[in-house]
Amino acid sequence: MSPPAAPPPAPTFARSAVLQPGSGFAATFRALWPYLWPADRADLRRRVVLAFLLLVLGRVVLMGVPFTFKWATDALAATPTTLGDWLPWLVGAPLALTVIYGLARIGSAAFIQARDALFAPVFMHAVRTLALQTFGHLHQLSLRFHLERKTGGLTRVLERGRNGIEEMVRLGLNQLVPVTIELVLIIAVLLTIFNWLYVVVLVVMVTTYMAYTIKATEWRIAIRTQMNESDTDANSKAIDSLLNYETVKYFGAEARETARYDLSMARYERNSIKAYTSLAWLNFGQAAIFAIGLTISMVMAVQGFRAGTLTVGDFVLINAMLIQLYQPLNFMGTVYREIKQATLDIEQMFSLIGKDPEIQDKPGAKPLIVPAGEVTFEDVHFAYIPERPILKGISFTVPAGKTIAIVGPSGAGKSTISRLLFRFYEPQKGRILIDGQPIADVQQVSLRAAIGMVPQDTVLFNDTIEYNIRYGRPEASMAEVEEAARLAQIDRFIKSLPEGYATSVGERGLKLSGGEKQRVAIARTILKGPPVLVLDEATSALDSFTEKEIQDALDLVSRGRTTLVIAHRLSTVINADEIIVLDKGLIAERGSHATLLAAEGIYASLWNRQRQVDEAKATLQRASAEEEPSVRVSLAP
Ligand SMILES: Nc1ncnc2c1ncn2[C@@H]1O[C@H](COP(=O)(O)OP(=O)(O)OP(=O)(O)O)[C@@H](O)[C@H]1O
Repeated sequence: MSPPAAPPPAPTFARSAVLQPGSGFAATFRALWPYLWPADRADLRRRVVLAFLLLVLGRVVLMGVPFTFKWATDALAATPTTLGDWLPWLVGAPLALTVIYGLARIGSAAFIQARDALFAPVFMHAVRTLALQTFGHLHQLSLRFHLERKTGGLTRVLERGRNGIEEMVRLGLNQLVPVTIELVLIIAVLLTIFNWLYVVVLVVMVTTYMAYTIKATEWRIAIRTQMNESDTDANSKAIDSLLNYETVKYFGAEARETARYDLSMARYERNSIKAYTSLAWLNFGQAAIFAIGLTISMVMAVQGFRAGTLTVGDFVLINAMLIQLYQPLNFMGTVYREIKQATLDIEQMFSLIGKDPEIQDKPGAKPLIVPAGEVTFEDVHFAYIPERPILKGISFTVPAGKTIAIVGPSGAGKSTISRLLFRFYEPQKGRILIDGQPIADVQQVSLRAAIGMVPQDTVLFNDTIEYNIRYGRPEASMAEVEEAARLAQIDRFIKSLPEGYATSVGERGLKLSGGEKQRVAIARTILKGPPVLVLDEATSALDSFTEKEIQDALDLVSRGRTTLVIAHRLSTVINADEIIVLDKGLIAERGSHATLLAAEGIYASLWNRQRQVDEAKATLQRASAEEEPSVRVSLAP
């Protein structure tokens, strides 16, 4: 039997800076930067430069707006004295300047849109690369990690991280960088046309404005969190109450329910009022700080006009310039809050990427070579948590092509043996070998390519039956897929479906029965064709007819393969070459079915108990089969 080729290794990416939650905006942005400025994509880097140039140009053009306003005002203020001056005054400067004013607005809008369009491929590339890197890394992390984290939580980290990048880039590009450029330009204008005192006023105003905004926003974040919590609480109380509609009626508790809901609503009301009041304070404080700065600057401009150093237009210019700055400044509270959230979300994503996989290939690990398929456990000790040992020195060998069954009471560690063989966990002591090669020394992909698994609970991909069978060997032909289905005794069932192999199995395969799912799992393992096979309680929770069918399919697939059967139903292990009885972390008994029965130990008592259960079940089935016709007779007219 030729072992299947190992699938290509999962793509690996250069690990970015390890970022822990709480690293802050600057560290997060530094970690993100290589994705926005990718070393291997000159085209994207060119886009970054161009987008930045457009950003600056857009801001310079926008500066034309207050300037044309100033020039037009100056032109209008210079009242013509002679008749000859009237015509150019009317159609000339003010009119032309007003048109330029409009054009400057259009031009700046065009620059903004062109910049966004240019930059979209850059940040979407960053989003995709990071999402792919995180997703790929999630598959590298250990089973222990995945069992400890909820899958929903992980996909949320992925989704929020992706949105966080988009949000950070969008806010940076649309708000933070433009405001900074605008500030620099305004300072340059103030120094050229006005004087340094205006710069001092501006800097003090903006600094106070930002400090106030950050402080007030921090305060508001806490208030909003309380508001959202009380909103969720009120909602869940309402849902719970309506779901219990009948119970409420049984106990005449309508008034009590309303009072309970009102308690939550009162909290929501209090918190919402606080949220609105705090927003009013934020807006008022921002407006007041800005108005004070603006008024001081304009008073200074009036003084300048009186002193003859400034024109009426300059008075208009300073007002228009600052008002133009007010718009983006007004958003700073939201920008601060959202950038803070985006930073947290991106940090979470990076911290996932930064997690080291518990199980890693050793440097220079070679692929596993399986000429025969002998599996050996050598004094294996294992504990999921140190204080609770599960395996306390297990040794056995499954000779190539033979079948060994592992039985024992629930929780004895049977499934743990298969997880160790797959190297989902590392034993604390001892070794596991396949054809003499310690599995800890070989490449994980080659190890897993050599082992087939029919698990206890088969979960299928939400796709077609064909997709799920083909998962065993994606490049298999349709004829091979059908042959595997035939060997797994599921082909007749598939053909009876209106859509045949194209039938969708539903989420987790829920549209199929337990037995059908298990046979799909057998078919895909047959297609994979591994030299070593693990059947983990593959026949539990099935009726006896389905069990027989599946057992036949399993016998077929395990023929000639080294097989480890982890079973509860002892009837399925009678024919195993050796049966190992696990108890309290040790091998308590071993031998053939007949020897173990004769020994009258744990196996014999398990066997007798199972027989009693089976007999009781059979009696029940017989009884219900006999009762049925009499019921039908008595109901007949
Ligand atoms: N990820 C885990 N973390 C901590 N303990 C675990 C973990 N997985 C299993 N265990 C514990 O290890 C012991 C052995 O589990 P295992 O699944 O190997 O038992 P089993 O013999 O296959 O049982 P069953 O027949 O009921 O499936 C159990 O007590 C179980 O609670």
